[in-house]
Amino acid sequence: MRRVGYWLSEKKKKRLNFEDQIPTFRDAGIELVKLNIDKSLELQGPFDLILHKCTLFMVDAEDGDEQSLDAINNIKEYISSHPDCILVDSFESIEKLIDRHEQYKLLLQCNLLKSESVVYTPTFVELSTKDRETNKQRLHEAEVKYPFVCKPIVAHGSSASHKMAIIFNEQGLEDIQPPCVAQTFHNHNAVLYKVFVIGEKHHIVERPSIKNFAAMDRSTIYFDSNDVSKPNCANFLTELDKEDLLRTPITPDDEILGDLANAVRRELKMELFGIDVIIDCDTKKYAVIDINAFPGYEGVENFMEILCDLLNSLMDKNDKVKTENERLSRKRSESSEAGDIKKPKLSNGNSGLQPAVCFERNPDTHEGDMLLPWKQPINGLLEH
Ligand SMILES: Nc1ncnc2c1ncn2[C@@H]1O[C@H](COP(=O)(O)OP(=O)(O)OP(=O)(O)O)[C@@H](O)[C@H]1O
Ligand SMILES: O=P(O)(O)O[C@H]1[C@H](O)[C@@H](O)[C@H](OP(=O)(O)O)[C@@H](OP(=O)(O)O)[C@H]1O
Ligand SMILES: [Mg+2]
Repeated sequence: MRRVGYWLSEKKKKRLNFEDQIPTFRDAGIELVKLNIDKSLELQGPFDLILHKCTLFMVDAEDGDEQSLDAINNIKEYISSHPDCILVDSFESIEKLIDRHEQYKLLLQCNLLKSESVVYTPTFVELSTKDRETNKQRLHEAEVKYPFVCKPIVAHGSSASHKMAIIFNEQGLEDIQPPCVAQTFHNHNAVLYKVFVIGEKHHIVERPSIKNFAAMDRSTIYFDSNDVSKPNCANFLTELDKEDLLRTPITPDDEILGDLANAVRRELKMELFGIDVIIDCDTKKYAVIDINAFPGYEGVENFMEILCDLLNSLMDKNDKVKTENERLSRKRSESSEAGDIKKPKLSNGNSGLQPAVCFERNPDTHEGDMLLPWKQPINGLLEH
């Protein structure tokens, strides 16, 4: 039996019905161990893998809360003293998603979004002041157009992360609540696609979304994202105006969304995340508007079985790397006198790459070819 330590909030466990899944994990050869992250994990281990969603602690730790900081450090310390233990997902990657501005910048780094593809992220800018003229200038420079959505900079953790505003004109600039990200609003006929990623697999779920708007003389609309894009949301913001009902619905292309999932996964070095995509009514292009760490996976059939498969495949690959390392290390000590293999460098789970030994290449012997850094898999998985 493999031992997987987990930490999820009470809300998350309830939503996923996580603790009732212990038999599913057991059938997959995994013993689930609930972590007490208020204490050192040393005596609770050993663990082959740690699965977590600690976004609230991460946000509070960033704000200086000692208890949250200690909890996060307990996980980090275990990972750094047990580099063979896999962390799903790394704090480094999740941090990038917690900050919406970092998140959108990261999207611009993805090859797929950089290229002339049908996938893009709407223009955006970080706003850190209420000063009208400064904001006007920054919006102009970043080519953010009216209407735009103002989103709190912190994307996860508390209910405040989901309180947003649609600003329609210069008068609305008064309503900006810094620190936030302003992102150009794109009409998409009130349909959102959630691309739920589980390692190499992805699953697409359709959700309600905000209706079409134009830049106009109207006052700011405040909303909570939980009221617009959860299953069965229906209200004045999600109900299309009469004229928009006539537009032909667009079916998303699974290949495009699959390529997007792969591209974001490569860039983020994460296994469990969700990408929210809307399709612009006019251009028919795919706009990525949000990425969520370890989302709800609502609507994904057999999510727990797929999750078990992912965790097992990560641990299988890790085992293979460990065996190969041991073989190379034996070989190295046998031939240490010859000096033809250089010292291995060990990386741990917090680097984004899962534990793996990276050997520098010896051009004469070709020893270590299998583990050359530029052939390293993402979190133990090779590129698609
Ligand atoms: N650029 C945009 N253009 C059009 N609509 C948008 C845009 N950005 C956000 N929306 C609408 O606002 C909703 C909430 O936005 P967003 O996904 O960024 O918030 P969130 O709080 O991160 O949501 P989630 O609960 O999915 O994490 C979206 O589901 C969509 O309906
Ligand atoms: O599965 P979808 O519909 O995408 O919804 C997710 C949201 O997108 C996330 O923002 C939620 O995370 P936070 O509660 O940490 O903000 C996340 O909360 P959860 O961790 O409690 O599941 C989900 O509500
Ligand atoms: Mg989100």
